[in-house]
Amino acid sequence: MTPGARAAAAIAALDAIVAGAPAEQVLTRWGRSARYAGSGDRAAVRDLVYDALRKRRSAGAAGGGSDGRALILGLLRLSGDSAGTLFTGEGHAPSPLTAEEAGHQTGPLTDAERLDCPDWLLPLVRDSLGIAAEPALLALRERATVFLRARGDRAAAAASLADEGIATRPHPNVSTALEVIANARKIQSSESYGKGLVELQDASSQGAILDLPLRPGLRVLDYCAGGGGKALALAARERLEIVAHDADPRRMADLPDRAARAGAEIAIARPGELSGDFDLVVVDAPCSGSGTWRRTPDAKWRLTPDRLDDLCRLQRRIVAEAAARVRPGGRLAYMTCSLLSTENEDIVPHALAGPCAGWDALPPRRWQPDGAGDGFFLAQLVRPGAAPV
Ligand SMILES: C[S@@+](CC[C@H](N)C(=O)[O-])C[C@H]1O[C@@H](n2cnc3c(N)ncnc32)[C@H](O)[C@@H]1O
Repeated sequence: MTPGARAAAAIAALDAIVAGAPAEQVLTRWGRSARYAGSGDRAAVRDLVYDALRKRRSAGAAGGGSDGRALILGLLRLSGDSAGTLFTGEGHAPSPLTAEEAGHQTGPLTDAERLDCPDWLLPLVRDSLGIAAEPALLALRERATVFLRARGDRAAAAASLADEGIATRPHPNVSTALEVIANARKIQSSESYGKGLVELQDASSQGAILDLPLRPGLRVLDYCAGGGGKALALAARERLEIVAHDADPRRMADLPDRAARAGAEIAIARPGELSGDFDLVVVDAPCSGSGTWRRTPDAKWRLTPDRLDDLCRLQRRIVAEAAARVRPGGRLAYMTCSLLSTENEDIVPHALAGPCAGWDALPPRRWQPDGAGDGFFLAQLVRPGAAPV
């Protein structure tokens, strides 16, 4: 595909996404129908679509509209590229710019436009992060770094990846993490990945798991296990008795295969199948995902105040359910990939006033979205009792 044809494909995809279709679904459907597109074309179209979604407001302002064409035009202008070379109308390229498009001048932007944030959300991000709000929102406008979690010897995993042409460097603060600096797209088909030497996992999530107090033999419940990212990271750290649970068991469908690849033993408990109590209960709660919006930028525009309220209610309910599974002396680790206090710090006093009355709260930890990883949050609540974890 020519660069112009790639831009036209991105415009069509963005039109469908702006009309309400999920980005992944649109791109998958396009990929299936565009048999002429090679892997480089698919990657280029995906990058254009995701770049435009991350900067949907500022690109729209620069392009003079909100449809796919305006977004791609605005994106080119934001990156200082000339639209004339792509909007040629030749072959499958988008039609040449109209006089109105060519003459469009971007007016002054509001803060929310400049930071590519929905208007209603900006005050919440500011209240949550203070002076760190603006750098966080600016970071969410850019592509995310790819991180791997090395199982076992990180240097050996890096050497094995390097043999396959995948260049990495060690994360400076997270001892298990490798930052991928070249050929990230080859990871999932690599032998190193197939053999379970590495897993795709953001560095901040890895950092949160490293913060947990683990020792051999602890009984650990991953209450919101989903695909099992946290359960697998726990298993890689220590010999534990791990039970993975999720309200939607279909989400755990890949976990047995992933565990086998990692040589980990993880028991699966479907809803209603949990029994006994646990030394450590991990709640990786369903959340806005606002700390990871670089990877799922359409989610930023889909979140609504009502949806956020629903999530906060669900988080509080899950904390109550999970707290009931913590043994005396045990610990509840509540985590989200959200930036918002309503989903993070505010959950703690609510828990202490209800299901975790009399428990101790450790100082919570926050990870900002930046070059070192996604936005993440961890709070730990310790239940009084003998033999603390
Ligand atoms: C953030 S995702 C978990 C991601 C996963 N821990 C990982 O690292 O790959 C949140 C999960 O919570 C699950 N969930 C939602 N409501 C729940 C509930 N009431 N009880 C347990 N799990 C729930 C969702 O199905 C979803 O898989």
